[in-house]
Amino acid sequence: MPADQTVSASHPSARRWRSLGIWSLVLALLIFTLSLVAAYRDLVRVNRLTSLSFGQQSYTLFKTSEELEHFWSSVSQYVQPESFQDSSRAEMLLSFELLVSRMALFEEGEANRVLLEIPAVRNIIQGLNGALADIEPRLAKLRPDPIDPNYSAIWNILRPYRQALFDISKDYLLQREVQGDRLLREFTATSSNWYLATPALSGLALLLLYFFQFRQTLRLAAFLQLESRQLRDSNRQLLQATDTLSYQATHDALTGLPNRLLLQDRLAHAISVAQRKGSRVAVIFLDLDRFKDVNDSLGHGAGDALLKIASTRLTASVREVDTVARISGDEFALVLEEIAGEDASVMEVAQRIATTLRSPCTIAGQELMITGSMGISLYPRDGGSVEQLLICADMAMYVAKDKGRNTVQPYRPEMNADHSQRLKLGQELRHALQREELELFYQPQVDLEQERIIGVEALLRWRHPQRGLVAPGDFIPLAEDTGLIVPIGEWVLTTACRQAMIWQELGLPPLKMAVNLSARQFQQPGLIDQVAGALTQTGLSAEYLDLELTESLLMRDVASAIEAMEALRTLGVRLSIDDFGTGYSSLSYLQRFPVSQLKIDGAFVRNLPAQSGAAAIVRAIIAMSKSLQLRVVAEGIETEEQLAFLRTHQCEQGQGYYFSRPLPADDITALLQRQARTARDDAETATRTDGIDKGHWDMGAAKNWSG
Ligand SMILES: Nc1nc2c(ncn2[C@@H]2O[C@H](COP(=O)(O)O[C@H]3[C@@H](O)[C@H](n4cnc5c(=O)[nH]c(N)nc54)O[C@@H]3COP(=O)(O)O)[C@@H](O)[C@H]2O)c(=O)[nH]1
Repeated sequence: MPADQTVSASHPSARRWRSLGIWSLVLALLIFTLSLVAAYRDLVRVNRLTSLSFGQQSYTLFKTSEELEHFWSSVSQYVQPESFQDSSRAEMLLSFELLVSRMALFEEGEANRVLLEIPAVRNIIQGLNGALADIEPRLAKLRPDPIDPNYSAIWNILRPYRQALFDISKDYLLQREVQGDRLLREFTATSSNWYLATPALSGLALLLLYFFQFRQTLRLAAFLQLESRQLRDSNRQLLQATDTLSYQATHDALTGLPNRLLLQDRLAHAISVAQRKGSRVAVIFLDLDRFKDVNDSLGHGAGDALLKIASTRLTASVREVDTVARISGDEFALVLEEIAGEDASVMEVAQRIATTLRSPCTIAGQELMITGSMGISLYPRDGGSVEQLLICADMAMYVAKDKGRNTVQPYRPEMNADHSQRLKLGQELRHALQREELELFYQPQVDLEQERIIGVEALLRWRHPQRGLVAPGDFIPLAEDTGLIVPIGEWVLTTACRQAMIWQELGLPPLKMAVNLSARQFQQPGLIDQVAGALTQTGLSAEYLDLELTESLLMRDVASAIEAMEALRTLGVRLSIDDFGTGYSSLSYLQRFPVSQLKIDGAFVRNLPAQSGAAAIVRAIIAMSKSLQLRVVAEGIETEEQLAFLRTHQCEQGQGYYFSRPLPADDITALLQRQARTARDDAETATRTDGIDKGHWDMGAAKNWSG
């Protein structure tokens, strides 16, 4: 039955059937009541018939009339001298007594009381009673003599009653017979109909009632069946919804892998099995290398595709019993059960994972290589609980990330100390600014052709009261994570600009001041105001400020990066792409970035000139810069050979330990003053000799100075 036909109390057809049922019940009750009334009426009539059929009243009347006659005949006999005997008087008196007794029966007998309800009978009986009372004294005095006046008196008293009693008993009998016949006829005529009609009608009404009831029961059964089917359906849907919800609550929507919740559950189970069997469980935390760069440069669709490929490859690298879960953006965790040995066997799995991940894949038209940093913890060696094992694997993964890409790092107990040290360092860094523990070092940037310092790069140091000089690599990531990089970056900007002004005020030739901007700094909304504020506050002209942005930072969100760079350019500052060659930027991106300088990553320079790959990349970057009319700076120059290679290929500027390590401001002041002096001396010598200005700067002095 379709849902819209379901029987409900308010449904019109249900109401119709219910009212029919009620009416048939009312009809049945009516018939029953009528039957009762008819039965009662018949009972009364049967009673009356019975009373008639017994004929007791007729008998009484006849008997009274007979006894009256008998009394009169005994009186007549008594007064006849020829028939007189002694017994005649006694018989007369006895018949009188019998008559009196009979009369008393009218008053006492239940059945005869009906007779007294007939007025004619009542008059005769009452009259006869009075007559008998009159007769009694005369009877006592009556002599056996026909002329005795008592005899005639008795005769006169009795005479009217004798005839009347006889007549009325005859009439009564007759009347009773007629009435009895009539009643009997009526009774047989009507009662037979009623007795037939009553059960027939009641039966019909009951049949109707039963029919309505049966129909209603059928409909109710159908309704209940439908309801139960709907209930079963709802139940099934509810179960499905519960399953879906519990699946969603325990799985990652993108990859379909278990999420952190399910991972914890599986790990808890694996630990309890390992506890029983005395086996080992390994947890591997894996963070995809440079996932954010892919996501930002190729779009979120590409990022999602990469995550899906990574999850498929991870699942393929382990056994069915093992668990691969995605626990956050680009972080995966694996639970490997029943590990045979310790580190070696897990490392084997980790290497297999790394190899499987590494095979190239094409996403958004780009060939990419997926790598990850892995941290490993082992049950029971590194911890006995889910939380402990996850924390240990996480810590180890961070160490792996710090070591560089595509590395595997098993957990070591010392990492705990490193972790708490990191926490402590974070707290101390909060106070470093107020306590003036931060300091800027400056590394010269040299014009390779003229061998002159034309600029410096400001490099941050933390003069820690206990640890001594802390390198930025040890606290900048922490400052990034905690957000402290924003106030620190602001301080760096202002301090660097002020220092540049100090050197100008000392009469030194104006220098280009390069300041590094981290990702978080670059993305903060107040950056333009911050830079403008630093320039205004220190009075440095914007043309001397060079902001260095890493290639990977720019590639995260190209459109927003271009927008922010355009805004910075309106201030008049210059922009450089730092660590160039390590990111994914293509020529088309480069053309769109409003930069004036590329800095070749030190990793390529380090391998010059021996490594042909590095040499080719450096040559290509220099050529590309020239064609895009960008200045090119080589970082990390440490040797004469590297310098020679770069000069040969017309790299304009360089920076590195070969020239000078990063130095405190005062040391740079001395260096700059020496350079200025040398320049002056050279100029004077040139004027004195043939007037040629070689513009030479004594690099050897600088190298010696910086040690
Ligand atoms: N957001 C900010 N980042 C900053 C700031 N100050 C520094 N940094 C970044 O920290 C990273 C490490 O810096 P540092 O330890 O100072 O290392 C710099 C140089 O000392 C080093 N370098 C220079 N020449 C050589 C060399 O010949 N060999 C060699 N092995 N290392 C050398 O390179 C670092 C400078 O690199 P780069 O910035 O790419 O020019 C570093 O990434 C800094 O950017 C800051 O204030 N804010």
